[in-house]
Amino acid sequence: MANETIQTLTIAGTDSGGGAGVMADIKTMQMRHVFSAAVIVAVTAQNTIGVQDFMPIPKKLIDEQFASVASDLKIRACKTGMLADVATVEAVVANLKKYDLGTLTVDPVMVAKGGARLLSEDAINTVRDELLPLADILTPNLPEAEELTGMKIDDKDQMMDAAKKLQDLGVKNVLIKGGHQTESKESSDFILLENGQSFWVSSPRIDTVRTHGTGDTLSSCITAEIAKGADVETAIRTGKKYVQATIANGIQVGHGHGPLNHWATFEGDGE
Ligand SMILES: Nc1ncnc2c1ncn2[C@@H]1O[C@H](COP(=O)(O)OP(=O)(O)OP(=O)(O)O)[C@@H](O)[C@H]1O
Ligand SMILES: Cc1ncc(COP(=O)(O)O)c(N)n1
Repeated sequence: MANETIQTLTIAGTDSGGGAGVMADIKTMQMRHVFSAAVIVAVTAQNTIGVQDFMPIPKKLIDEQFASVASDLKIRACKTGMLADVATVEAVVANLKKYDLGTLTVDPVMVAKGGARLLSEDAINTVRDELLPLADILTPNLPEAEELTGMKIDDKDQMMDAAKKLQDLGVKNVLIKGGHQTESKESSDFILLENGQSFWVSSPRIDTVRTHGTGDTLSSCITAEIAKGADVETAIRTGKKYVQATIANGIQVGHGHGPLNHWATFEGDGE
């Protein structure tokens, strides 16, 4: 039999506008040449201007999606994105414990770029206490890292302190994204690995509002690279280069925070 195709899974919400959530995840996985399945946990009515409405999927149907995927596919790595509310986080946690879905990257999505809440406030504790201890890699942006640690994060030293605090909550590898530091000329993310090593990945900040789905794209690319056998550091470095390429080679879609160019390639991308 030919070698089995590398399979990944995204566990997240949909974006009817096509730019973020499961849509960004699957486009990224496809570009990185892995197969992606999807467990949908919420449906949003959304476009580049904002989130008009959303509805979480009932627990029974979440459980059934996990069962369908786990009973047939061999998932090497998975990621979580938008998780909506306490009941949804709890359902996802129970399924992650029940099935072997490989290396887990948690993107703790809380608020969309347009300001809409995608995780209820009371679910932040559930994410911190129940989901984080399962995560191999956690990829919060600055406001998410602040919520999870209770710290104010205004500079690079505080980003490093927050990463340590997140590791103390049970996460193995932490990547704090600096995309929200809009006053800086560089977009710099801090990484603290399981073995205690740490490093920064930086790229020139691109002056654009077309950054809808950057976090989803980064975490999906990391998930794809891990599934292909990359170590965490290499997967993160590849993810950063891919996101940069998707922002730099912009496409013109919608009237607000436009989506990324998932077709973008970058030097040495190995595909
Ligand atoms: N304007 C920009 N120019 C270059 N890189 C950027 C820019 N904005 C974000 N990034 C990079 O994109 C990645 C995602 O960071 P960001 O902080 O935007 O995540 P996020 O807020 O979770 O994204 P989203 O919620 O849109 O999915 C990081 O690697 C960050 O450095
Ligand atoms: C379903 C879903 N998942 C994630 C995001 C975050 O992306 P952004 O912060 O760019 O709006 C989103 N808007 N919608």
